[in-house]
Amino acid sequence: MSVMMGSPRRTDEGHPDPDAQSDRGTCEHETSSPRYSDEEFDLEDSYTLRNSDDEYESKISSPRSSATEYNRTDPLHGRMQGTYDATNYYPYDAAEDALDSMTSSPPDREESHESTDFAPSESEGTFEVSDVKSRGKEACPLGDISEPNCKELSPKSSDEEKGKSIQPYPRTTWYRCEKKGPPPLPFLAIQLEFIRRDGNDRLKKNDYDGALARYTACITKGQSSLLDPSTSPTCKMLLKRILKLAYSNRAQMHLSGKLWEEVLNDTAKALKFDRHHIQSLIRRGKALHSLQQYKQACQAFGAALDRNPNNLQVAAALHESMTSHHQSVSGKYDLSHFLLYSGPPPECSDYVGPVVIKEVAHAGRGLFVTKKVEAGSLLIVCNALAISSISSSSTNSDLSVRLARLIMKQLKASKRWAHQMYYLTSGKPEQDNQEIPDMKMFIPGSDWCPDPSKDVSLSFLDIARRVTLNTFDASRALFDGQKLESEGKTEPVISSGVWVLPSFLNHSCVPSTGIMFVGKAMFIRAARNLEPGEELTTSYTACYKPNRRKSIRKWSFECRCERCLQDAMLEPYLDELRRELDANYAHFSSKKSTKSEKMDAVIKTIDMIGRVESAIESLPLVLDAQRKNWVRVSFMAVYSNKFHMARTGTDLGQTIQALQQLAAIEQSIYGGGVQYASLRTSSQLLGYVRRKFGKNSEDFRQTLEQVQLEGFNQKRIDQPDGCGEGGKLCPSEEDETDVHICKHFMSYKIETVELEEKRQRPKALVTTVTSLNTRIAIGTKNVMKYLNETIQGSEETEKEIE
Ligand SMILES: C[S@@+](CC[C@H](N)C(=O)[O-])C[C@H]1O[C@@H](n2cnc3c(N)ncnc32)[C@H](O)[C@@H]1O
Repeated sequence: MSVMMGSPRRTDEGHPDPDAQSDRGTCEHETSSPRYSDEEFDLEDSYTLRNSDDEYESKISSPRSSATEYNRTDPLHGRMQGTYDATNYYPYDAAEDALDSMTSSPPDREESHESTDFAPSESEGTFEVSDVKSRGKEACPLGDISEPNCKELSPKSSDEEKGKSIQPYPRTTWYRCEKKGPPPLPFLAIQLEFIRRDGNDRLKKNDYDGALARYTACITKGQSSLLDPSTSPTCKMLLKRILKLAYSNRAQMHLSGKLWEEVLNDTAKALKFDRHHIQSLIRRGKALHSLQQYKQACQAFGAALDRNPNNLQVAAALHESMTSHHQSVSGKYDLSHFLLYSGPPPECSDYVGPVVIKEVAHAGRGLFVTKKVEAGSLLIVCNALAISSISSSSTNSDLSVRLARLIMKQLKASKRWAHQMYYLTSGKPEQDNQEIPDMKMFIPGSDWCPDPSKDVSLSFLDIARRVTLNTFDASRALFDGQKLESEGKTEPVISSGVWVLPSFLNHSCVPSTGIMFVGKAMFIRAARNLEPGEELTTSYTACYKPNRRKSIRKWSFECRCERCLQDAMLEPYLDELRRELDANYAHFSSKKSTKSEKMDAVIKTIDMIGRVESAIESLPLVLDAQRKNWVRVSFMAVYSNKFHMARTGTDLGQTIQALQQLAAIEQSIYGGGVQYASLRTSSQLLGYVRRKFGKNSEDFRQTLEQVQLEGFNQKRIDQPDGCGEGGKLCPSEEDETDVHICKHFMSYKIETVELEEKRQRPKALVTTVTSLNTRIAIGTKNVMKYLNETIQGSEETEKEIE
């Protein structure tokens, strides 16, 4: 068991480990990031001068398209004189196109002479800035556009004529043109457009601070000028367009920094100027998706898709948000590819089932079920707020600090996360308010609103304290490639993460929930049938450890679960055995490599199991089967050793027996939780037999029948009315995607049944698997559906498996 931090961290089954520390925070593996990279469908090349926003707009907006068309054929001048309203003394389309035609570096003189359409007319004032090139951009202090430094620049701009101070920027020869043409672009608009584009350039070079300063300068000046009655109508029109793009560009910048709420603020403003602005809609959709507001994300992507129905990436994003929305309301996840073929973990949205947070006597607050649930029912899916990995040679406090840092950053992105973190306990009762948080806060897309009167700001220390007490071991949440990816190292790592809602689970040595990970998403299921109002618990430490009660004390509480109470009574009778096992724990739990060590392990294992079994029989209390297994669980290491011995030996019967025994013991603790592992093993077995002997072989048919038969019998026992016709199971419609297999509980043992080793004996393996199935009380509900999917895998899938 890994010991990671100075304070408790949940280990193994995702339970808090008192030796270590758990964390759920922002991290190397940041959570809630969009499922698509910005590059994937960054339709607007924000960095090009004539960006696709503009191009797109010109395509979709018919009035504008026709106006542009018209401009080409009819001299702007004539149009102006003939048809334009006197108040709009400069044609908006033409002005916009003039802005579009700007380039970031000053065009050379000849080019500027070619811009006849937009040449300023003498009557409106020319724009002579021939000297600006020599001054260079750097000389211009951005953000200070009121600097009265422009006298040498363009004395004839209309704004300046009104006595306004104008920043000497841009320094270019844009509109130097002797030909007669339309009136000049308002100088202010040129300035701000230039600043905006400079922001884009900076963003392109990853100079975020510089980009932010430019966008903000552009927005601030633009907004104030919009309100200024002296700003001309043409200028206002142009400013609106510039502001739309500046807000949208700044949103893109915040998107890169994962500041989701900032993205929402900026896109909302951009959309006020143009509610169809496609890039703002997409950026908004991404942020909403990351904030798990899937329904609203669908609306944003849908609106973007309406504008550009051919954009497959937006269509994919919309589909993804729709899937997430469905997951978050139904709790149905299709994990088949991940579980069957060990593919990368799919993104899973949060889901909150029939669960509430309530006060618990002597334990602060805890989670409870609100209705009757069957073992295996999905109760919660929660994505990590943050996960961090660190080399195992580092200290636990290093990991804590890293997590706290990541969380600190994450909290800036969402008020919801900030509130969630606020409600976690810091382990300091005098500092904790122990309020019961509103469950809506954890439900994706709920109408939860932050309470403005509540100050939920947390200092770094506050966060670090919470991290210390509320982290889970995250090693199972990551797949290998992710480990230490930030550092490019492959050495052993320790990983911790913070999952907020699951942090309200209190400890029990006979937990009522089972946890599995699908990537960063933690799935919490009922480990047994639960009645309404029953508390949901998890085990903070590996509950197979002989010294688990000592471990729990590190969390500053005494566990009073039924198993602990039984152990306390049996202590005098089992104490010696337990101490012995405690001393030899490493010996029993590690695989011995040398022959003599192996032999030693065999002798000790056989001896120890004999003593445990006779102690159980001679106890002064009569224990039922489950309670006997609770005793055995404390000695799991020796039973597990027996299984490994049997497996390395040749007698398959022994292996099966040992495996069955393990399953039974473990089931006493985790109930229905083990079903998923057996299901996975069944699937693997069938896959193996299919590949080895062929889909139409007798071996495969028999294997399948045997597995099906066991599943069928089990179903009949559990749910007499649940069988389909003709002796086959018919999973109900709603179970269709409810295909879950635990990679967790039994998996680390059962999955060690290496199919390759048993190449010649698939039927014997079937016996192993089906025996397990019969011993596992519940959980065949989806087996047949799942196996059928496995069997009917396409040719491509089969190749993939090979
Ligand atoms: C991760 S928190 C669990 C949620 C916590 N009860 C709350 O109100 O936020 C862990 C803390 O809960 C309390 N706790 C958990 N399980 C307990 C148990 N079985 N008995 C007493 N206290 C428990 C301990 O104070 C422990 O430090």
